Amino acid sequence: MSTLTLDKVKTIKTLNHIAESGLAVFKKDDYTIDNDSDHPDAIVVRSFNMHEMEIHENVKAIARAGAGVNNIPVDTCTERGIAVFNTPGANANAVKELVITSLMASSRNLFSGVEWVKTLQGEGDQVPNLVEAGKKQLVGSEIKGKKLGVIGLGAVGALVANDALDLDMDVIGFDPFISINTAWELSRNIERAMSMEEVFAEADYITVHVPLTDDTRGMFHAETFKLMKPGVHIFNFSRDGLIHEQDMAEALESERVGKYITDFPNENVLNMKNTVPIPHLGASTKESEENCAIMATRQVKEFLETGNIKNAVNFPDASIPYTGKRRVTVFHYNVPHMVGQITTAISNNNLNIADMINRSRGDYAYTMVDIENEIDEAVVSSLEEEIKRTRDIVTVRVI
Ligand SMILES: NC(=O)c1ccc[n+]([C@@H]2O[C@H](COP(=O)([O-])OP(=O)(O)OC[C@H]3O[C@@H](n4cnc5c(N)ncnc54)[C@H](O)[C@@H]3O)[C@@H](O)[C@H]2O)c1
Ligand SMILES: O=C(O)[C@H](O)COP(=O)(O)O
Repeated sequence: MSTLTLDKVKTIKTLNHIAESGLAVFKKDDYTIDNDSDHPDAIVVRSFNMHEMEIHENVKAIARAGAGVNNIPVDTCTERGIAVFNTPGANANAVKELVITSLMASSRNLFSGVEWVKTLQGEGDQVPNLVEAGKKQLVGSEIKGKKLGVIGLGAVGALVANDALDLDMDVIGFDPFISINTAWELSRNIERAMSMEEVFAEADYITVHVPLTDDTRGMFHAETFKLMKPGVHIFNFSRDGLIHEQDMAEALESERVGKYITDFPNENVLNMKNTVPIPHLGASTKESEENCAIMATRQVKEFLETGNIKNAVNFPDASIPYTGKRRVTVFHYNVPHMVGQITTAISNNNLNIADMINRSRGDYAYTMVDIENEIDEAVVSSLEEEIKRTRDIVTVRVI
C-alpha cells in the first residue's frame, strides 16, 4: 500500500447524498468536504446530471458511487484528463433483490391488487365480501417453470439469472460482451442465446441489465416488441433511455406487452397502461449505499494520493507501489515515443527512475514514473513544464 505526504488539503465535493462511512475515508487533516466549492480536487456523485455543469480545471477525478455513468460527460472528462470512476458490482445485490421481488409481485398482480383493495376504504363490513368477490380479477401466474430472458449478464444480470434458476425458472441470457469473470459466475444451466431475438421469441419475462450508451439507446422498440410473446412482462432496472417510450405505450395499450415494470418513472411512464413505476429504488439499501460510497471514495483517494487507478471507466487500470520520493503521472494519447519523451524530460532534470508503469486504453494511455531523488519544488515545476510541452500530453501531475 502506498504512503505519501499530501502537500495541501484536498477538497471533495459531493453532488448527491453519499453515505457517511464512505466520506469517512477522507481524513480531516488531509481533506475537506465542501459541497459549495467551485474548484474541488474531486467530485463524488450518484445520479446527479452533470452534463450541463461546469467542471473546474482543478477537478482531477469524478467518482460515481454506483454503476451507470450516463449522467457524467465521460468523453469531455477524458479529453480533459479527468479520471471517472464507478463501483462495479457494489450495488448489484440490492438491484437483484428488487428485480426478483418485482418479478414475483407483478406476476401475482400484487401492486394493482393492493392499490385496488385500498379503494374499498369506507365500505365497512362489506370489505371482506368485496375482497372475495373481486379477487378473481387479480388471478396471477406462478414464475416456476416460466422462462426469464436476461439481456446483459454483468454484475446485476448474472445475479438475477442465477437466482431465477433457484426459483425453478428456466433462464435464457444474452450478452455478446460478457466478461470472463462474470462468465465464471454464471450457472451452466443458463441457456446461452446468440441474439436478442432468440431471447425475445422464448421469454415469458424479460429483464434488461445493460448500460445506456449510444449503442443501447432505444434498444426496445415497436419492432422488438413484435418479436416477443404476447403479454410478456418487461423489467427495466437499467435506464429509461433503453426503451422507446411511445412504442412501449402503444405495446402496453394493445397488450402486446402485458406489463412494464420500471425503476425510471417520468410523466410519460405514469400515463402508460399496466405499468409499475418504482421510484429508482434499485440501489437504495443501506448496504448498497455504503458499499458504493466506500469503494468510490477509496478509489478517488488512492488516485489523488498516488495516481494509482482502479475501476476508472475512461483511464486504464494502473497500479504500482509508491516506492520513490515523488511520482510523475502523465495522461497522454496512445501514440509512439511517449514513454521515451517522458523519461527524457526526467533525465534532463537529473532525476533517476525507481519504477514505472505504462498502460493504454483505446486512444489514450497513462504513465507513472517513480523518482528516486528528493526534488525541490523548483525542479518539480520545471519537470512538469517540460513534460507539458511535449506533444500529445493531456495532463501531468507530480505527486
Ligand atoms: N436501478 C438501479 O438502481 C441500478 C443499479 C445499478 C445499475 N443500474 C443500471 O444497470 C446497468 C447494469 O449494471 P451492472 O452493474 O450489471 O453493469 P455491468 O457493467 O456489470 O453489466 C453490464 C453488462 O451489459 C452487457 N452489455 C452491454 N451492451 C450490451 C448489449 N447491447 N446487449 C447485451 N448485453 C450488453 C455488458 O457486456 C455487461 O456484461 C448499469 O449500467 C446501470 O445503468 C441501475
Ligand atoms: O447506476 C446505478 O448505480 C443506479 O442507477 C443507482 O443510482 P443511485 O446511486 O442514484 O441510486
